[in-house]
Amino acid sequence: MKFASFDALRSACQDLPAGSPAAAEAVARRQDTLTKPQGSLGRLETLVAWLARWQGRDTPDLDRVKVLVFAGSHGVTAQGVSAYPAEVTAQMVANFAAGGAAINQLARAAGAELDVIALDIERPTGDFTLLPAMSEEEFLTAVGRGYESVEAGTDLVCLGEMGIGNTTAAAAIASALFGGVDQWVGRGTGVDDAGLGRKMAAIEVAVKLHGEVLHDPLRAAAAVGGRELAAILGATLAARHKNVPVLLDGFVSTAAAAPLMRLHPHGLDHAVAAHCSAEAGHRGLLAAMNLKPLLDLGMRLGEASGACLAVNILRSALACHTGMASFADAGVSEKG
Ligand SMILES: Cc1cc2ncn([C@H]3O[C@H](COP(=O)(O)O)[C@@H](O)[C@H]3O)c2cc1C
Ligand SMILES: O=C(O)c1cccnc1
Repeated sequence: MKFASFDALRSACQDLPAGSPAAAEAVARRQDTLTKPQGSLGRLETLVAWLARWQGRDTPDLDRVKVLVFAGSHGVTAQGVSAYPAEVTAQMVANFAAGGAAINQLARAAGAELDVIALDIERPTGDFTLLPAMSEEEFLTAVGRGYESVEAGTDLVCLGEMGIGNTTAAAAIASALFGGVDQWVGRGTGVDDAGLGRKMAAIEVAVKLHGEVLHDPLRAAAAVGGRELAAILGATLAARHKNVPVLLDGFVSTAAAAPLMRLHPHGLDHAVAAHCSAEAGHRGLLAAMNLKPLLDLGMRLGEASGACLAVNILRSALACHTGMASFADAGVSEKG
């Protein structure tokens, strides 16, 4: 899959199916017949209706859950914006393959299959304090890789990333799409105050340098984003086109998917924010995007870790929906 131009990708982002509201209604109707006070399972009830809507069927399931972790390398690491060296990206990709990372354990615990997609990691993006991170061509290639990583027939996809320096890229995208600088900048892997200052300075320079394109969400994502963020955008778009609901992970994944919401007011209706990361900008970004996170556990890892944890909540919600008896079947008296 390859989009021919920014314009072709923009058209695809603005031409989005609406899922099946009828399937969501069928789920809501069944919820009201089950042996519990109406609405008492709170968001578990609306989550099952959400799954039904975006899977496009009255009886959603979670037999095929995929975790996609996209990896990319960032030229902006030259500005001293991460607490860890850039080579950790490739080392962690090897660790994912060997089964030694947090996401390997969390995916197994969630009954999900993990795919790691490394995007040209031996070739960092441009340092966006000096030049665009990616050309149109490079950006569209990464978006396309993300798009083709989502298979139709998947019941749910968790999207995450690995890329030293990418909290700076994510903050730069948030700045381009929502304005401001400082409120998007956090400590990422644990930079000290001087590192935090370098991150802010890098974004201020980038916002000036690329100012002319930042009004366009896609050009902004190419100029100051990263390949793994572009792939998350492509995967989020593909999921919408292929009837696959999405769990977004932390600050980086949320910023990566944000252009889709900027291009279509309902662009992320098929996505749920799995958690609120401890990365400083995430709470504000979720609020700006009107997303309500499921979990808030002080996690700040990335890798789809928060998204993967939330799969277990969805499984529990679905188990109640499919397994519970109705008032009529169980002989339980209804509300008087
Ligand atoms: C060992 C290790 C494993 C990770 N797994 C995810 N990240 C996370 O940290 C990075 C972003 O933070 P920053 O912008 O400060 O570099 C990304 O790679 C992200 O996925 C990791 C970071 C490290 C060091
Ligand atoms: O919330 C995130 O996505 C995040 C936070 C810290 C480091 N890497 C990713």
